[in-house]
Amino acid sequence: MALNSPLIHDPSKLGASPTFVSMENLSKTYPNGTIALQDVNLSIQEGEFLCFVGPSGCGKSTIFKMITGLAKPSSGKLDVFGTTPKEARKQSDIAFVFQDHTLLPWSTVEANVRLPLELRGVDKKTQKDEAQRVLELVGLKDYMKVLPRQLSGGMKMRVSIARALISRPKLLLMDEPFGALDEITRQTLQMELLNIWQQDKSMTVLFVTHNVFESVFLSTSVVVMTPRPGKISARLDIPVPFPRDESFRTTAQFSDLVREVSAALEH
Ligand SMILES: Nc1ncnc2c1ncn2[C@@H]1O[C@H](COP(=O)(O)OP(=O)(O)OP(=O)(O)O)[C@@H](O)[C@H]1O
Repeated sequence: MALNSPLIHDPSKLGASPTFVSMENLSKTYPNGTIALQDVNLSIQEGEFLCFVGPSGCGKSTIFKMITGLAKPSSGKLDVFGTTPKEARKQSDIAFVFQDHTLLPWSTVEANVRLPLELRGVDKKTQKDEAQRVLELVGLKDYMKVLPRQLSGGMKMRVSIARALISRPKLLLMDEPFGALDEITRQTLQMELLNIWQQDKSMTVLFVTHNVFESVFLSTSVVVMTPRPGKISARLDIPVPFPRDESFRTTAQFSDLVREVSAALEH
């Protein structure tokens, strides 16, 4: 993993990027009458690392489901890469990472990671080369032939991230990926994820978390949501240039930003 990545993500330059995902007055009511989201307006640009924070049930996962076309908006407009979510999904440019790593227990690390390419009929040599590339990125190239049960929780999550990255997604959706990990592993993986993202100029990341510290450490902006029905109550820029490293966590600016996001959550 390259730790000294070049400065490629400068929040002040994001304004010049094209809109990647756009939500206009987006609402979602489930068939049982639950209003999960109401009038959400959000414009996401290429190269952003956006964190969503909010209380449980505020509709964060529903936003992800709609972006991927797994749930339909009840009203409003949602564009993904300038087209409908369904069309965008066909382009295979969206990848996911969930809290539950969802690895196949009987398959090796390499086979798990290759799976998205195998399903798309990509030739075996490319599958192998790409698996090597992404497992190197997450620091697991020596574990290719190992089964998931032989790995720690943090390593399983790294495999899950590698599997998402193998398709070279334009958009990476992460739904509380580190929520089940202990604090030390969690912070290590935050740094590793940031290092990977800092190397790839083209990837946009949307990351759901309940952890305010995590949201400030990782993101270009934090989107704060209200309790159900979910609305966006604030979007706070994190004006700290990249690459960031561990020392960011101990700065006064970090504490100030954490306070700011926490205050926005309380309103
Ligand atoms: N298929 C469904 N049918 C009915 N209600 C649903 C459905 N999926 C989600 N909901 C409800 O919609 C609301 C928003 O759910 P969602 O999972 O998007 O929230 P969330 O912010 O991701 O929650 P958490 O932080 O707990 O994961 C919740 O009240 C949930 O119970």
